[in-house]
Amino acid sequence: MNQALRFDYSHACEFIAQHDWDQLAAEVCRAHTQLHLGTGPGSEFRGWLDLPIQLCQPERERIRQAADKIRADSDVLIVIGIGGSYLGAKAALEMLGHHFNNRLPAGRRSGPEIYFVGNNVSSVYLVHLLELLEGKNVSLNVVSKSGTTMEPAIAFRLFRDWMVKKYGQEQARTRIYATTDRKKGALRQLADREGYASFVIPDDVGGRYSILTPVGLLPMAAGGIDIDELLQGAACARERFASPDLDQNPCYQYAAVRNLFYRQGKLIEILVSYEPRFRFFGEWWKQLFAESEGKGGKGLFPVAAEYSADLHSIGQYLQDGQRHLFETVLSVQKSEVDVTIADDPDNLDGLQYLAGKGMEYVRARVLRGAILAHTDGGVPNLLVEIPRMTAYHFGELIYFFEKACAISGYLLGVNPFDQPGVEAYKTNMFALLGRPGFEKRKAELEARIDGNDKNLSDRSGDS
Ligand SMILES: O=P(O)(O)OC[C@H]1O[C@](O)(CO)[C@@H](O)[C@@H]1O
Repeated sequence: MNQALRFDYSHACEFIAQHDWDQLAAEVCRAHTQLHLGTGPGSEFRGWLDLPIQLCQPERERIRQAADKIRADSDVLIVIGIGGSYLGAKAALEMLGHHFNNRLPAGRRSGPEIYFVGNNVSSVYLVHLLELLEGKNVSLNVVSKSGTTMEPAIAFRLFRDWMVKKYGQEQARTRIYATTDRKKGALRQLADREGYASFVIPDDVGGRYSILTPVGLLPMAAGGIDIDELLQGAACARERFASPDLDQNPCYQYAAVRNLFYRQGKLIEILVSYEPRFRFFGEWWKQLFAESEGKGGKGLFPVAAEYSADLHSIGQYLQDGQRHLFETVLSVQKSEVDVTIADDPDNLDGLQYLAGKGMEYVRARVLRGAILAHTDGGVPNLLVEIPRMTAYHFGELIYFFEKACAISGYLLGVNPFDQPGVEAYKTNMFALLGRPGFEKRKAELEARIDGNDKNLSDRSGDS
């Protein structure tokens, strides 16, 4: 029997009045109904709710077979995608992998090196990756639900070309895997035309909720992660977090408490962890909450921090700066290894009192010390703890945050499944890049840019 994820808001109780909690319990119940009966906004994108139990055996088998082929014939897997089309897989591979090589911990199978591309607009990044591919066997997994997102599409042009030059048209096709919409979009068309092995992102699952589809599962399986175990963790979380009763449902408690803090004027949530392996989990979490809640002039601003490093940089502000934030600590109860602190009778650093103790002892004390100090400083602290860093608990975490995010969005009064704001910069970008059909917008923007340049030079007295 697996121990389970734990949500602890005991350090935040002093910030929570009973009548606010009671009111939230009723609101949570309504949000639960909206989500489960599909009466809330965005209801056509609730497919992620059942993903842990819906991925059928034949589809799992296809993913496993593709992953096995990649592992057998490739030194490198390149995953092309941006936002929800890469962050989940990257988070899993980092959290469950080794810091400094591509092996999974404790003697488990090694896999190909996995690199993510198409998530920035840097030439240097692309060139450095191409340099690294010299002499290596490569497979490509291109992931895009729309098939038209610019960054991954540009990267795919480049790497597809590279593959064809290296392997020839026919062989390259057998090394390219497309994960995209079932019917629509440029990538679906291309995959069908070229005969790439392809995987489907269901219509009712949006990008940031897609980690438990082939979007996340294929790269994870290629990296040697046990996707059955991961889905099992998510499936258990699905059952465990199904109750509409706030007092019975830790996932809803998290959603409720963060909304309560928001109503109290706490506008920033910082997800902190003491494990560098959580770094990309933080990135995944940021997208989930920012795209889901930041709209209509509302929403908590999600940021992620890595302790203890960040205690030595933003720690001062956290303790003593503007009181408009709270922390959610993401922790692992038991690390798979521990390091003993060395004995040094000279004791010049004054740390001899720690000699013989484990690094894990230090981590646990730093964590508790920071929670208490920040709480005393007026920054409420929440704790989300998993027993161990395993695929099972990764799956649990994913489901916990996804469901909390949906409920939280409904509590806030927004549609947690759209992202209209992301389109504004895209429109400008397409116009400035000269995309046909955007000529009028381009002229407007260029006039504004010229005007701004002129204002600046007038201010600085340039002639
Ligand atoms: O999978 P796609 O369609 O390329 O989209 C990638 C990402 O871009 C966004 O649409 C925002 O630009 C995200 O919501 C999404 O995760």
